[in-house]
Amino acid sequence: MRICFILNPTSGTNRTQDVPALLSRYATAAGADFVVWPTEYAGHAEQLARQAAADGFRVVVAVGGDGTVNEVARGLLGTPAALGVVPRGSGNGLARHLKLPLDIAGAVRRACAPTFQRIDVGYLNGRPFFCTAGLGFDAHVSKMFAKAGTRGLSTYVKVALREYRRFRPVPVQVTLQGQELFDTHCYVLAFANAAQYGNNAYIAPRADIQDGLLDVCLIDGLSLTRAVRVGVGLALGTLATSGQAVYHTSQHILVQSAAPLGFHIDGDYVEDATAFEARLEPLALEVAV
Ligand SMILES: Nc1ncnc2c1ncn2[C@@H]1O[C@H](COP(=O)(O)OP(=O)(O)OP(=O)(O)O)[C@@H](O)[C@H]1O
Repeated sequence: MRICFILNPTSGTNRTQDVPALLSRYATAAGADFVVWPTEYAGHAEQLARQAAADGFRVVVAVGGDGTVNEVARGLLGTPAALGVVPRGSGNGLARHLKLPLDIAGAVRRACAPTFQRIDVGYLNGRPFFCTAGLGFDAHVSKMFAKAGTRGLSTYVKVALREYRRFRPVPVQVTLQGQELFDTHCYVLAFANAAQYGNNAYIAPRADIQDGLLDVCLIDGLSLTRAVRVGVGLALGTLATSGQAVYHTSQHILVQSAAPLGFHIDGDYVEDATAFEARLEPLALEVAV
């Protein structure tokens, strides 16, 4: 079995590690037939992944955070190669959901001797996501986080607290499965394929990545008390039973908003829009876990 590691050299906070050397050491020890391809620019991982699949690599491993995982997975859609993950980001939502080892040695060993499964793939406004996507405050924070200059959890928390004082909910009309229509306000509207954003922040604790459905989580406003309760719910995995968020499951969701709202794909801000379509393709990606 041939394995291609696609490495984002800019991901992760530990810059002192020689990641290519570590990948080589652990993959050689596991007896793997492998190559390591570093990315040269944002978006490159998708191209490299497609190339690797065309070259016949059975497993193509994203070495990076959820942004790199999204790019590699996107490149593998419709190919016979399976996605592996060596998590190097700060959130690592998909790796955590799939219960992959979070350390390089363990993750490389797993990638070299995996079992294979298929997972669902979500799309928001035509863009594939594997973990979560959404509109509102979380997307707005991703946008501001990208501009922050530094990364990591502490910057994220700082940005989220600052933007909490500024962000206001927007009126939206939501249609589920072409029929159930309701008017509400969007503070956060999350579409969850996996249960968490990353960092064990469980936005949709009951989400099943193989059930053919997106879990839709709606938070229509966020007073200070409610923000604290939502924060606790995210951390403890109890948001779904806390009464602070409303949940639905659906394969197809349309949203019309009264004003432009930002949306994110796997934690990366994309753009603002007023019309949204979220849908799910069941079991559209093979993963090596
Ligand atoms: N060689 C490169 N140079 C610059 N940017 C890159 C390169 N390779 C990939 N990228 C971009 O870096 C972005 C961030 O990568 P990724 O999410 O993997 O790491 P991270 O930001 O450290 O992780 P996390 O999002 O979990 O904090 C990706 O969206 C990707 O497009």
